[in-house]
Amino acid sequence: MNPNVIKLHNLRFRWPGQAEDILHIPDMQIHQGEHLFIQGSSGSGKTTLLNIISGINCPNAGTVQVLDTALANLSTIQRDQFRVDHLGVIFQQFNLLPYLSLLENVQLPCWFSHKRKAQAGDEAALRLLDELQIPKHLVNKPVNALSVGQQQRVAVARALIGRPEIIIADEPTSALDTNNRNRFLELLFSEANQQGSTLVFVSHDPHIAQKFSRVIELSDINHAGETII
Ligand SMILES: Nc1ncnc2c1ncn2[C@@H]1O[C@H](COP(=O)(O)OP(=O)(O)OP(=O)(O)O)[C@@H](O)[C@H]1O
Repeated sequence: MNPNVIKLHNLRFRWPGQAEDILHIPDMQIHQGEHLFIQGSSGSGKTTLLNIISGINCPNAGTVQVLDTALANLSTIQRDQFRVDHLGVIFQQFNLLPYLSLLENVQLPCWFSHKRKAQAGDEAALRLLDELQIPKHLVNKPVNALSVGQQQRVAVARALIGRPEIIIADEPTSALDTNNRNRFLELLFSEANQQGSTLVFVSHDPHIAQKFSRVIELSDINHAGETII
């Protein structure tokens, strides 16, 4: 297997109507099993980069290869299926569905991915919620009855279910105090390690960078806006 699960080459991205690229990344590789922390100031393009790796946004130029698949070769529907099959995503605002229960929110990827469903088995959602210390009496309740910390743990369980090869996390700790933030990270690391998943985590909080095996400052690899003399 290729040790690089994510490879970007000559990537350029510009929002429609903008005069300048927001991202120009000549080369970037992320290894299998790595816990990568990407830091950068607010508005520097971290979420945009994650959305490109996830196939939500397409670059204007360059290649994005995820698990040996060139995303440009996939149609929009194929990219959506590829994402749910191989990537667990924890969004900045969690994106939990309020009309579904905790359990259903965690099971959601399995409804759309046979691969995740087969790898999860029947008890995975309950096991993950239990490991994340969500009380059993809550699992059939709607998610809007949860605290922010509990919602984050449900979002982690949803990202981990069915052992996706890659976990993408966009500022998932921004609303947590230090203790809860540390607990959340330990849990994310131990689950990712158990599953052998690669973790790509973005944040502008430098305090958590030291907990990761590799740290990238986005401005060090992003040449957008640089003038060539
Ligand atoms: N849908 C969009 N349309 C146009 N411009 C956008 C869109 N989304 C983001 N941008 C712009 O792209 C730039 C990068 O935004 P992005 O959300 O990727 O930054 P970020 O580093 O994740 O910021 P933060 O840390 O505040 O979440 C910003 O200037 C933002 O205004």
